[in-house]
Parts: sequence; C-alpha cells; structure tokens
Amino acid sequence: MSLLLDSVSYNYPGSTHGLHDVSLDVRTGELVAVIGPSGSGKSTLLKLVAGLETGHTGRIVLGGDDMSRTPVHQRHIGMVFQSYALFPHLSVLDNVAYGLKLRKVDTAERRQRAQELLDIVGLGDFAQRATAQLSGGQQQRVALARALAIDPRALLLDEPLSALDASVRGHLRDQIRSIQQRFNATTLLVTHDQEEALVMADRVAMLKDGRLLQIATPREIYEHPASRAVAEFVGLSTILPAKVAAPGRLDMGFAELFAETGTRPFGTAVHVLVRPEHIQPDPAPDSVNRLAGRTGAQRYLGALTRYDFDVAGAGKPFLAESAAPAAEAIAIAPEHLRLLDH
Ligand SMILES: Nc1ncnc2c1ncn2[C@@H]1O[C@H](COP(=O)(O)OP(=O)(O)OP(=O)(O)O)[C@@H](O)[C@H]1O
Repeated sequence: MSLLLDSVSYNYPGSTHGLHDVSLDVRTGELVAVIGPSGSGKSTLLKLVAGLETGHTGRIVLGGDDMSRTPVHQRHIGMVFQSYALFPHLSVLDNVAYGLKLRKVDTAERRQRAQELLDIVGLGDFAQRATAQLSGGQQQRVALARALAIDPRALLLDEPLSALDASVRGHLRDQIRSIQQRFNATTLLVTHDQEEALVMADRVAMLKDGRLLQIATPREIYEHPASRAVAEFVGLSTILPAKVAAPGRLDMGFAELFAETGTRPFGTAVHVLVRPEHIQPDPAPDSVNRLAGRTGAQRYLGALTRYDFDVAGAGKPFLAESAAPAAEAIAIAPEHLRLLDH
C-alpha cells in the first residue's frame, strides 16, 4: 500500500516550527529512511502520518485514501518507537496480541497470530515471559512483532535502534530490514544514524528546518547530494569554495584543478565536494590534480587509515581514507570533484 504526502505543512501551535510543504511518496513495500539534524521535523512527519498530531494542510494519502481527518486508531498503522513502550504488566505474547484484541479478533486466532510473529522475530520461546525479562534488543523485536500483528497498512519506525548498543544494533538492523521486506511493509524509518539510513533504506529523505531537501537512493544521495546541506550531513567529506576558471577548470584559490564544470559560465561560484575514499595518496609526479602537502592527524581504522592532508592555502585539511596515508602528495580525479551550486 503506497503512502503519499502531498504538500504537507504543519506548525506547532504558537510556533513557526514543524513541517513546510513536504511532498514525498513511499511505494508499496518500500522503506524510506528520514534523516536530518536534530529539530529538522523527522518525528513531526511521523506523528502526522500516524495521526498523533493533527491540523496539517496538504494531504496524507494511504492506499488511495486521504487520512488527513482519520483518527489514529482507524489509520491501521504499525508503530515502533525508540522507547520500547511495551506494556509491562502483559506477557510478551499478550503484548504482540494487543492490537488484535482491540480489533476484536477472537482469542485463539490472536494467540496463534502472535505466536507466529514471535517465531518470525526469533522470540518464539519467549511468549510467556514478562517483558521486563527481555534485553533491549529483544524488546524492540517484540515491538516490531506487535506492530506487524495487525497487518498494518504502513509501518512507522521512530529511532527503533538508537537505545541499543552497537553490536545489537547492527544485527537487528539486518533483521528488521529482512522482516520488513518479507511483509512487503510500506515503511518510514526515522533515524539520526546516517549509516543506518544508507544501509537499510530503499530511499533516503533528508529534512532540514522542516523542509525536504532531497529524496533519493542511498547511492544517489551520497554520490550526488543536491546541496551543500545534504553533502555535509550524509557521509564524510571535504567541502571547499571554488570558481569556474574556464570550461573544465576550477580556481580553488590555492590551485587550479580539472573538474567537470558542465555549462557553468566563467566566474561561477560553487562548492567542491570530495569524499575521503576518492583521495589518492602519493600519485605519480605528473598526475592530474596533484596537490603537494603533508599529512596531519591520523586515525587508524584497521583496514584503512583516515587522515587529514594539509595543502598550503586550502584553509582546511582534506579528509582522506586509504590503506596507508599519503607521504607528500594527493590527487583527486576530475570526476571525483563534485560541484555543488547551493
Ligand atoms: N510539541 C511541540 N510544540 C512546539 N514545538 C515542537 C513540539 N515538538 C517539536 N517541536 C519543534 O518542531 C521542530 C521539529 O521537531 P521534531 O521533533 O520533529 O524534530 P526531529 O527532527 O525529530 O528532532 P530529533 O532528531 O531531535 O528528535 C523542532 O524545532 C522542535 O523544537
């Protein structure tokens, strides 16, 4: 079932904060990750889709039905939040069966369905436990089973992994993704963890100040960010100002570099984005876009070393990653200098 937001705007009462003219579509079975800095409107977007906040303008359409005036419980949406929010006085099984009870599904059927879902999330043997006896990761899996038990029209995940430690998070990330795909659940996932977004999502939507800056596949948003704000938020990079000096040539102030300048006229001011993995250490002396300098701070990451490389006059170091840091020069292939117009 597809989910469409069409020019959705919302202000919290007495405030200018909220969402501003956000349009996006989530296709049936698609997982769209919503990212953005703190206060950018991620949770607000989810609450509007869920119906927990009301009074927006524009349309929220689920499977062809405009939900804008539909109360929370009639939207038939599954939700998983950061805080596990399980009912502590109910067993694991009864937690999962809860939504079915509200929908008046008979006892035998809802117990069977809840047990099936617990099996799917790998907690089949925990049905009779109290929720307090579960780890954080297990509680989040119960929350996911509970959200899916009602056969929801859409699934909303609000930072479902952020309270968990890194080792559990990585594993659960894969598990949630595979269950989401198995159920073909149309899903919005809010996360502040951009790696989580890139790994899990079919597409990533970036919000800032209540506005949608870009929605694109993980690869597209990483390799072709629509603006400086997106480039700075998604992945590591070095971003420097430059001017078009001639077709295919950039004046960086400290050097002239070859780059794909497109149809931009002479003198156009741009910013140049370079990803760490695109910086080649110690190129041949006659290499294109060779920059001499010296290595600064280094962080050993196992297979790779991440390091700063200082080029005189650049104003800030280039952030690079390679098996070994550069000794005296780096080079950046012209196609890896990404020009940002705003
Ligand atoms: N109940 C509220 N009343 C007034 N303003 C609010 C309310 N809830 C959130 N806001 C404001 O709306 C904006 C968007 O908040 P929201 O919680 O959606 O951001 P977020 O991207 O989810 O942030 P975070 O990553 O910190 O959770 C922020 O400026 C926030 O201060």
